[in-house]
Amino acid sequence: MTFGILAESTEKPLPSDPTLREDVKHVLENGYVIIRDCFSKEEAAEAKAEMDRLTGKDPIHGRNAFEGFNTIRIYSLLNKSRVFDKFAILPRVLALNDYFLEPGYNITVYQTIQIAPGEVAQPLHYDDIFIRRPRPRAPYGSAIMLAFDDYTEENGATRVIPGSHKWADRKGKDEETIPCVCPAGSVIFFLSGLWHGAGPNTSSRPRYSATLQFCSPYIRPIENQILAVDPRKLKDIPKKIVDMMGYRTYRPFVGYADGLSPLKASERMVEWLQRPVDYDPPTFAHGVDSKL
Ligand SMILES: O=C(O)CCC(=O)C(=O)O
Ligand SMILES: [Fe+2]
Repeated sequence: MTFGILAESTEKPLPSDPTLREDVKHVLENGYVIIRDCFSKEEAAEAKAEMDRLTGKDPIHGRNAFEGFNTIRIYSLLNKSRVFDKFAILPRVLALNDYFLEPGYNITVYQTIQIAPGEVAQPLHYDDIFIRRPRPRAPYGSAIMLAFDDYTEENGATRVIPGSHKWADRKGKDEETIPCVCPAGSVIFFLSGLWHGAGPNTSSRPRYSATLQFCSPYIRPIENQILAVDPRKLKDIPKKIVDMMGYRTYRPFVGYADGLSPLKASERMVEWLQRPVDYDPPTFAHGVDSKL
């Protein structure tokens, strides 16, 4: 293989599982892969109904071209509903992450995206554009788009520029994109260096979807999941997701707080907030035999 850009992955042999192997090969070559039948039509319908419930009667639309003036985004999804948990631990997606990302990767964004008829194309971008390191480079993250509706060219299916994850400084142009047309229940997986954007919605119905993005464990997440989600809800969230919210340390000890694991520190924070401020806290919160 000759994808020097994936410095960490190039040395890796292709996975032996035939399905994963094909997914990986497609991503290495194109920067993305469309995976059909990741979840059922019933689960997609349930997600749409939950989006409607959360949106309510007075939705707030995007504030800029990136968010989309005709688009409704529900941020901090993990704090607002348990319906979307199942989409955060899809085995084929996690298998791709395990191949492409550093072990201990975290969730950096999880939000729904509902694009209304009349919305224009989102400005093209790549998701780790804020990392000012030369391209091409190993991916600092990955993203999935969850198609809760059939994705069509007319309703604003996510558009990608195949192979653009290998580019250096070139900027993606709209005419270079192709739409990721796929049925509801599909996932589009792509590397954080791939040029992409939501398409314009020229249809008469909204496009229901969500995006879930992951980042290497040493990157500051775009949405701070630890502040975004009420820590008293952690017991209701699958452990794998809690871990990916940043509640475990990255080897050897990145992310600790006062010598405590982030999870222990968050339990302490909940207790703190129920008591008067302690201006003389214990010097050694972690004690002698605690582990990180
Ligand atoms: O909605 C889409 O199809 C793409 C959204 C996206 O790329 C983003 O918000 O970063
Ligand atoms: Fe994006």
